[in-house]
Amino acid sequence: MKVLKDILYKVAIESVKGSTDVAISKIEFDSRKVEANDVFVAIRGSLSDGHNYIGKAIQLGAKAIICDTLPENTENEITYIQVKDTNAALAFMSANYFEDPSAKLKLVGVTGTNGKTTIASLLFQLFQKAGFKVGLLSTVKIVVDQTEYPATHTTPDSLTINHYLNEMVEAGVTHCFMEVSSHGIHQKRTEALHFVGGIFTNLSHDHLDYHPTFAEYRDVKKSFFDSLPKSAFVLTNIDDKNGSVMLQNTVAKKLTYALKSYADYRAQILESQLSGLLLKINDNEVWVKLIGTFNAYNVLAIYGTAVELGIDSLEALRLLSDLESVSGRFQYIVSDGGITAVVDYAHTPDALENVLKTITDIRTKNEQLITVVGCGGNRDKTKRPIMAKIASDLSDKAVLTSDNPRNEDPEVILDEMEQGVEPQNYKKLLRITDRKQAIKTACQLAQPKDIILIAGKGHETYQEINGVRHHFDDMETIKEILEQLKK
Ligand SMILES: CC(=O)N[C@H]1[C@@H](OP(=O)(O)OP(=O)(O)OC[C@H]2O[C@@H](n3ccc(=O)[nH]c3=O)[C@H](O)[C@@H]2O)O[C@H](CO)[C@@H](O)[C@@H]1O[C@H](C)C(=O)N[C@@H](C)C(=O)N[C@H](CCC(=O)O)C(=O)O
Ligand SMILES: Nc1ncnc2c1ncn2[C@@H]1O[C@H](COP(=O)(O)OP(=O)(O)OP(=O)(O)O)[C@@H](O)[C@H]1O
Ligand SMILES: N[C@H](CCC[C@H](N)C(=O)O)C(=O)O
Ligand SMILES: [Mg+2]
Repeated sequence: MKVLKDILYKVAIESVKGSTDVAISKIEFDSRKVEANDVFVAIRGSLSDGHNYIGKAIQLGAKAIICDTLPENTENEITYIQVKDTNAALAFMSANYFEDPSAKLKLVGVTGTNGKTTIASLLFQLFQKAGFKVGLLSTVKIVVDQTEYPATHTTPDSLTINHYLNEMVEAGVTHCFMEVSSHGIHQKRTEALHFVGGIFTNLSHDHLDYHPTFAEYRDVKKSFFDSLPKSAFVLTNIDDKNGSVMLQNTVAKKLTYALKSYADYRAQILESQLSGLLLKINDNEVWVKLIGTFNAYNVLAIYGTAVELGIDSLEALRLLSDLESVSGRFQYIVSDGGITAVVDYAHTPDALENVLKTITDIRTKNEQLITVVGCGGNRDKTKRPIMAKIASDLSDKAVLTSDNPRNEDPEVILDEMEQGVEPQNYKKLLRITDRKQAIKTACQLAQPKDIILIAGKGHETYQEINGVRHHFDDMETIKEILEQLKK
């Protein structure tokens, strides 16, 4: 049990009705989970409004309500706290409830359109290899030292974040690396956290369904760096045209990384192959098992962060060369018949273009490149034609298929994708709605030495159709089909 007034520390309160000296069992922001003596926080969402469920929460035993507008009829035995912003209130209350766990370890946030999971996961790996107890909050999974939990979001809600950070502190974790998504920043999921560092990867087209303009998307990312304290560092990709924007108003220590510009942490690509990259980082050569120019950026961000957090620079280079690729990020197999199949989480135009260019650079000219790709439903529609154009421009054959249609009609998504294909590329195009069939067709078309790219779903082990998740795993599927076809 906690006392309500203690967990309200730092919450911007506008009015109070009732006593704040009440014992509280736990915090909930979903009325369906409320139990006796809880405090219910009403959040305005995109589908519904938590303020409509205040009565329900009280019925289930809530003793206190946090809202931005008081209900018309209030009850005498309930405490109502009116606040400016219930998302921010939830973030501070969650941190207070768990006794500010983020202040008890070194927390680093990674934001940007692409590369967050890669950088956060590899920093986790590197610090573990360096002998630390480490935590990870990522799209793929949540890890508390050796214990893994499934992830539902890239950046979970603030209650979940603080719950896991507290578990990390209790397990003796000293460093935690987390992805900070634009939705997360906008919904104030990270508002009350103490970061010792923030990393900016890059900014390109995504989530323009949620953010009304690209400028808003950029400014939301920037606000994360604006909120960092003087004691923290910002490590930004200065080759990205928005890299310097992230530094404009921050009081944190400003650091840069780049391949093309002058920067604190710089690298040169000496060799780029399917087995990895040979890099020259600040005058030292290092071989890493990560593929493609975009991963050279990720490696630099990881190296810079490790050094800023006190790892000796030569030791950091040694640890970099030991890193294993992240699940679903440029994961590849070569079949018995010599076909290379790459599974990659490229679900934005920029990521798809990067992966296709990487494959084009490292292949010899004779093989065909066959791409299987779809676009998610209930997500930014404007990226659909662009991704289909990129796939058909940069591949010898492109099979358009379903990603996670969620609650949309997959045929409509495919129609929208097809709009982007240039007429001269129609002959390269196939459209097969069923993802397994699409992968099978790509395998049937492939000859020995050809390369098949299956893009968009990476590590995901499900496909969401009509709101229902069915088991689906791109890597498992391609392995099974290549084996069946004996290719
Ligand atoms: C658009 C969006 O971000 N939605 C998130 C949001 O849901 P919502 O605003 O739609 O919630 P709602 O259903 O309208 O309900 C509003 C409030 O009423 C409450 N409620 C609702 C019903 C009820 O009976 N009782 C009740 O109390 C809900 O608990 C909620 O607090 O708040 C929910 C609780 O935190 C999230 O689970 C949900 O994420 C949905 C599932 C989602 O898909 N989010 C994606 C877009 C997302 O956040 N993605 C980013 C990153 C993407 C990237 O990395 O590229 C992420 O960080 O994962
Ligand atoms: N630094 C980078 N620049 C551009 N593209 C990248 C970069 N790193 C990875 N990618 C591409 O983007 C895909 C997604 O990478 P990753 O999962 O690391 O990004 P993310 O930012 O975590 O994405 P999400 O928004 O889904 O959480 C990869 O599979 C790869 O194709
Ligand atoms: N974090 C991203 C992941 C997209 C992955 C793709 N497979 C899809 O389902 O659209 C999102 O929620 O928009
Ligand atoms: Mg991610």
